[in-house]
Amino acid sequence: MSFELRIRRRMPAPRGAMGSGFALDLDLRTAARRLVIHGPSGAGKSLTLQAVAGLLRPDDGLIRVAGETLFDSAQPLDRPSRERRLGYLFQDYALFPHLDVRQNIAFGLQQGWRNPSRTGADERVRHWLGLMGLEGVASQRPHQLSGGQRQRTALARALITEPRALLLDEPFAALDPALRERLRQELSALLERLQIPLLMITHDAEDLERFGEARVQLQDGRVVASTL
Ligand SMILES: Nc1ncnc2c1ncn2[C@@H]1O[C@H](COP(=O)(O)OP(=O)(O)OP(=O)(O)O)[C@@H](O)[C@H]1O
Repeated sequence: MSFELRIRRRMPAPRGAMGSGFALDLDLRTAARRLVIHGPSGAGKSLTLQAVAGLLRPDDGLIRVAGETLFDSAQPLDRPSRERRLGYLFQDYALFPHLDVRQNIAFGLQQGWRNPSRTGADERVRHWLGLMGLEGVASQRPHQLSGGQRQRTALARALITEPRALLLDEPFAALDPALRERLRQELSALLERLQIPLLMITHDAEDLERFGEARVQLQDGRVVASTL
């Protein structure tokens, strides 16, 4: 199985707001290597991704990725986020503005919060700079990069740790259509090469078409349609 997700989590309504809050309640498993979760705004897609990444603790359930149990309320087991070995790409890429491209990528390899050294060109960083076509901009900071270069830097930072799976949150939303198409192709080729499972959440019908080997539609925290 690539993904086995049974997640129940209640989010309280903000203080002063009407209603009883939001309830995420999903149950799915798939052997497909590429799973896309889609649905309207507020459906619970980000909460699901956060739970898989270990950033949101389910009230109960089971989270298994690539055969490895990451959370199981029955045992109980809750592997800390940093031990889950997942490559997590946020929608805005969350690059460090004060670090250049090489340092941002190297950060994936760092244990603590020390600044990765500017020299000492690590073999793996060089490998990923090359793979992503970023050698020419290795010394530039995020604000000096194009959208595509920023996205490739963030992908390299996520992948350099050799994660067991890749989690992507609306990965192409910030890009113009031509670049979006090119990066879709690059990501597809990369996944083919790395052979790791992908969990993507998106609003984009084209993402769903291209990456949705398995598809789950969420609404109000529940699965309303799926092809698994
Ligand atoms: N920290 C929180 N506390 C309380 N409620 C929350 C919290 N985070 C999210 N929610 C609620 O949970 C619901 C689902 O949010 P979520 O971010 O998962 O939606 P989404 O499907 O990712 O939407 P979008 O596509 O707009 O990003 C929303 O109603 C939101 O208000």
